[in-house]
Amino acid sequence: MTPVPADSVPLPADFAQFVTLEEAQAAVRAALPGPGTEWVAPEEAFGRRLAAPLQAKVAHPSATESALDGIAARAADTQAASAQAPVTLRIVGESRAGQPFAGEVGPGECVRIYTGAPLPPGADAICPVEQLEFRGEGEVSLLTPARTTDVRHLGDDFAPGDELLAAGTRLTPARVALAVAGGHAQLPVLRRWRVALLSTGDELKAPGSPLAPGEVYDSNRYGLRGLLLDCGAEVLDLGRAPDDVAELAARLDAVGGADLLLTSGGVSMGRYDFMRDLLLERGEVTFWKIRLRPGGPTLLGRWNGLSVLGLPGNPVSSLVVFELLVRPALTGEGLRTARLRAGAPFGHAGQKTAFWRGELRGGEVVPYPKQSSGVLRSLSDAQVLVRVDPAQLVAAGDEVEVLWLG
Ligand SMILES: Nc1nc2c(c(=O)[nH]1)N[C@H]1C(S)=C(S)[C@@H](COP(=O)(O)OP(=O)(O)OC[C@H]3O[C@@H](n4cnc5c(N)ncnc54)[C@H](O)[C@@H]3O)O[C@H]1N2
Ligand code: MOO
Repeated sequence: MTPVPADSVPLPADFAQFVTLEEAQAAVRAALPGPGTEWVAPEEAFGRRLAAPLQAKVAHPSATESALDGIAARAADTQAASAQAPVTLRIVGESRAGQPFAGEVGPGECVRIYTGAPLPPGADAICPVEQLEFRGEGEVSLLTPARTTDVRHLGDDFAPGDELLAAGTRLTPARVALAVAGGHAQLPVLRRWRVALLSTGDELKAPGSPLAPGEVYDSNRYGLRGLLLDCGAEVLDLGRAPDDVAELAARLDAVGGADLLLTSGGVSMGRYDFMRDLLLERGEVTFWKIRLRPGGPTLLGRWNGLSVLGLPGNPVSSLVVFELLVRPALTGEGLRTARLRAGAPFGHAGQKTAFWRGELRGGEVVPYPKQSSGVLRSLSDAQVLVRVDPAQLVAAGDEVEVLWLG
């Protein structure tokens, strides 16, 4: 039988307590190993981060071409064209995307042309088909002048050697398309982080199973899993562990090949907060407790060389701490913040930096009515977290910094 531990554990001397949010962010970033590079095909690249800058290998467009379906002509020939006095040109050929016109466009001449087709030598302007009247074989009347602005020039978008994307850029769909347009068939991306996930607590139950009073569904693991996937990480799901020191130690021992272990629960001040005990007594602790609300009891440490971030069990706390510490470390990006006007006062949390759940009302942000860390609906309903620093006073009408929730 596991002995019941004392309420307070003896604290080793060499770790930080009550660190600031910024210190905690830096420590979590430092707890990850160096990133590695791998090459992926464009179809595998969505959501990944570039490991190196990407230069264009080709020009886009690859030729000077038409932006419209119509005719290509010499602008000077068509200046006088109008609906009342159309200008008639002789059609000497056709230019299609992939099948350019071989000859040259002379005075009084034009070629039929389609969007993306190369502009033939001699021509410098386009008149769209809506402004044309075809006169039997070989002749066309223009109801407006042909425009040079409907020509897309060689390399307008980018030229060979231009930097298209910086190292570290997250590959959105538009950026994957840009990389392909720039001539890349393989992209250097950062290796995916492999993050293990473990929920702790005797009271945790699988989704949908019968629930006795005091029991709770293991919702944190599903929220955290989604956040990890959203950050492009690979999830090693370790399920649930009971409140039992020996069992917990065995589960930690068995984690293989992860860059980071995220746990939820068991890090606060209770007798059965065994994640805290294990790391304090038998592992290493970098910090325990952040001057932060929610998420104060968060613990960062190591277990046999494995970095472990112990998130608090309270449902809001675990997900908020992820947003503040884990997302920036995994993505290498700063917090997604903005400034908004407060539509009502926000309190501070003493010496702690508070992140209150906020709802948008007519362009202003107001506090969600229930701010307890157990009210998971606050996080689901809110659009932003409102940062209030220690002793900061926020009155209605003041600007506040907010963090967008995904
Ligand atoms: N005397 C003190 N008590 C507490 C303090 C404190 O400073 N002094 N800090 C409070 C704060 S703040 C938080 S946050 C919690 C964190 O506690 P633990 O990390 O030890 O979490 P548990 O006690 O295991 O659980 C707390 C709460 O969350 C529920 N829970 C746990 N895991 C899950 C899960 N996977 N899915 C859904 N819900 C979960 C659990 O049932 C509890 O209700 O400590 C305060 N106490
Ligand atoms: O920090 Mo606890 O996370 O406030 O409930």
